[in-house]
Amino acid sequence: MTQPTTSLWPAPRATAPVRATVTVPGSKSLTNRYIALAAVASEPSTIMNPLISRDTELMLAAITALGAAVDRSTPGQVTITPLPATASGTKPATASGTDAAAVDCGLAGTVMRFIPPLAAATGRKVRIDGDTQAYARPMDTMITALRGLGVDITPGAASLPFELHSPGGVRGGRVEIDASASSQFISGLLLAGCLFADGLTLVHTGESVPSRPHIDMTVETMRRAGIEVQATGDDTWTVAPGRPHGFTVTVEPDLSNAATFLAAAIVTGGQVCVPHWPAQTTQGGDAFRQLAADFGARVALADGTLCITGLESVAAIDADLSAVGELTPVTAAVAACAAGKSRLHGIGHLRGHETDRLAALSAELTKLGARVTEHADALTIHSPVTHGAAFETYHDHRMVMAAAVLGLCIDAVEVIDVGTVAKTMPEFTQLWAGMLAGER
Ligand SMILES: O=C(O)C1=C[C@@H](OP(=O)(O)O)[C@@H](O)[C@H](O)C1
Ligand SMILES: C=C(OP(=O)(O)O)C(=O)O
Repeated sequence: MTQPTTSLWPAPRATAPVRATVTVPGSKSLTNRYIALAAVASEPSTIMNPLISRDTELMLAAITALGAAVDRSTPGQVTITPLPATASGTKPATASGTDAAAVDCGLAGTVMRFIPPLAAATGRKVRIDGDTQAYARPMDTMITALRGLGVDITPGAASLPFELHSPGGVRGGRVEIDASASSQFISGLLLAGCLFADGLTLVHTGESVPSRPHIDMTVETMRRAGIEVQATGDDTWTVAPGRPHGFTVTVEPDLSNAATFLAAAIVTGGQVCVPHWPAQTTQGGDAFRQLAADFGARVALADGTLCITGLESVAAIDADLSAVGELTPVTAAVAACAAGKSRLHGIGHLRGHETDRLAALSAELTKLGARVTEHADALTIHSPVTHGAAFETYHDHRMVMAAAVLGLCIDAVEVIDVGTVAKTMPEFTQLWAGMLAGER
């Protein structure tokens, strides 16, 4: 499978406090949920301000392979004609339904966890593949759940790639899973649940689930689309069968990606503002406001614009990031620009993200002169980075973003494979340059 292009990027050093306003593109998590929901709807839907990036392109291609149609003729929006309907869900997109459709998940967790249950519901034979690095991401929970729902999955795999087939769709009913490795197992099954003939009752039986806000996001977007979904306690969800109406929705800015730019204000003692910050949101990235305050920055949200103002020094922090693991690389980068000892914990599940992020951060921060201890589910950053080096990014967009923040604090950070940032932000280096040029 194709990987992003290799390239080397000298991360710019801040010569003065950064002062800028940055308009951040749409949220990956919301865009890919809306695409999945548009595919299961009974009528066309329009998504305004969608994120256009590798992960969302892969999601659009995936639903197209399953029989939906995507119209991108109007800039800044996509209109999706859903999967074809049958009484019990969807029908095969080909007349015979015998040819396998092909889905490429790339390295996108949302595609690899949201598409398989949806694909099973179409009744088609579907081959699900991805980047070689995606083969290491946890999939066993989803594969076991689908097998329990009667879906045939070959070979006897516990990870990508595999082929699935459930002629006649999926009956549904009660499923028990252990989603402690990723909230996306819950989100993926819930999003497809309305296509199952009997709907779905999903019970999480394992330890705590990471990234809770992403489950809230799934439930809220489903309800807004008109799907009946009930949450009972912390671990049980019920989805009623039946396809929702079409919808029109505008995607919020990606707050986790916004955190990278806000971090620039913290580490340079400048000010960065992000407009269109939602007053209420299920995006975990909203938690960066609190993290910024913990780092000692001033935080002001007024008239829908969030401004972070960094002060002279950056405070060390102790933060539980279990709910917002995707903020870890950038938070670690800010912490590694601070003088004191920081501890980031509750992040063991990040070993199953794009790369083992604990190992990756530990290795690269150490390379830049920081003293770091890697624990099973935590990182302790004892002392800050001191010098630049070639920074490996491991096909992880957020390692590129972390490197960019570090590059502001120390000379000569050179980012290997900067193009990998296109997973969620193809325009990252341009936006970064614009921010450093003080664009407002
Ligand atoms: O559902 C989603 O959109 C996501 C859920 C989270 O995954 P995990 O629960 O695997 O951490 C998050 O880290 C990821 O970036 C996006
Ligand atoms: C974990 C992440 O992505 P994915 O959706 O691929 O899991 C992330 O973006 O930080």
